[in-house]
Amino acid sequence: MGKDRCLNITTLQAKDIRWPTSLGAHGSDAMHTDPDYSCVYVTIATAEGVTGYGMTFTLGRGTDIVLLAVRAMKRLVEGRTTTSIFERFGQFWRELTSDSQLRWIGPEKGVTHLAVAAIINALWDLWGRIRNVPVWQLLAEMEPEELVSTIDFRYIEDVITPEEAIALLRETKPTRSERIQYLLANGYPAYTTQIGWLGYSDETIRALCRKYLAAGFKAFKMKVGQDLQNDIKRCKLVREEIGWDNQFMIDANQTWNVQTAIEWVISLKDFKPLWIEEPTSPDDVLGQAKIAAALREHSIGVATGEMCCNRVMFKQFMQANALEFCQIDSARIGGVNEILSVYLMAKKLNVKVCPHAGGVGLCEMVQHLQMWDFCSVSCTMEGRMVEFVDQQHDQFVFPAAINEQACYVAPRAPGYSTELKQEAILQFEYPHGTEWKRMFDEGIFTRENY
Ligand SMILES: C[C@H](O)[C@@H](O)[C@@H](O)[C@H](O)C(=O)O
Ligand SMILES: [Mg+2]
Repeated sequence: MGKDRCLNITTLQAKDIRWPTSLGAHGSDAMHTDPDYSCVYVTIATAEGVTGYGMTFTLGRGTDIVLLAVRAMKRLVEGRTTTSIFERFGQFWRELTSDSQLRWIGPEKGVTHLAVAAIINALWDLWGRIRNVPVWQLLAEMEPEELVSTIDFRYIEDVITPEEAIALLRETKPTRSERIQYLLANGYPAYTTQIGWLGYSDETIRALCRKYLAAGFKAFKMKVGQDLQNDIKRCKLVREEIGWDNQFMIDANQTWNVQTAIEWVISLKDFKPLWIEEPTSPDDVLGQAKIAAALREHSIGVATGEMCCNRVMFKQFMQANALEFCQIDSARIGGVNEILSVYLMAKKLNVKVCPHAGGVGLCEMVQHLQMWDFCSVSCTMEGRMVEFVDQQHDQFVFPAAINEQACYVAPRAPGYSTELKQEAILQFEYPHGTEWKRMFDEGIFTRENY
């Protein structure tokens, strides 16, 4: 490497930012019935004045706890130089996830791993800003050796070694610039979940289907899993609106037992869903393999990953044929570095990656990763798409953008698209932001009950 400026990291600041999305049932599903879309927002400042922004997605009260975890990790970042991190990024990632006292409450899962993701995402934003390129391009232009050096291969070398990863990236390199041009001209296909939150009325669902059809969307996802008769009614309604040429997916957010999942989804098979997402516990590899096997004859795939806790679990899901669609989430597992390893395993094991997005900043971040995948790893968009949800984009300085063909437009601004507008922080920082003060004063929320 050697070409980057070396900056001195002075402070890592973390904030709790929440939007009151539960008021409109936006984001609601079978398990998360009143989600307030929130994030822990991390700012990494340097003495030289360049700042990195990152986040992890949370829901309301959960944010308090992740915030504590981020603060417990500050000491591992403050006082470091950027060169000492980026030149051995895989090793730094291991240090961050291996703190010998903090790892006891993980390891590499749950709250501590969400905190790692927030910090790591801010570091990638900083790196992109130092090199003056968007993160997808930073990744796509890296030499294979440098990219692979950001990954901790512990626990996954039985599926892919660093040497294999380098070879794989070398193979795709000669044709990479053609794909970069294609991406810049066309963007990357998106699907929408905005039509189908569980708390939405039938009229709202119809109206939203029309809105997103008119916006060029060809794939639509709806929440299911609370009441079968209601699901049948809503699936019918969505198919009436979107027709049969467009794609339709359903998402149960972990609500069922294995056998119930099989029976319930078979009851919905005539609506021809492309996939059933999170039919059961996000940890149940063999249970999900059983569901996937039972649904294969109906051409319904199983999708999972938004709550998959680390690369080891992803490895097992893929090895066990327990998913057809791998849904990496940019604010979960340990941020970019670990997600890169999942993409490489998916390539090797021939699994399609269709990222989860939608929560605060998730669309902004994950577009970069999927674009890198197109340029450097799978090298195809075939059968792949990135989730898009129309929420909180206006809160970002460089929001994710969708073109007239319902494709994500490749970001041009340096960094990871993670910087929030100052105004957003002033309004929605919890509990002192101006909007929260207003909502408490008006009795819309009560502090005691939050
Ligand atoms: C609570 C959230 O909105 C989830 O329902 C959401 O992430 C969902 O699972 C999705 O796939 O978009
Ligand atoms: Mg989901």
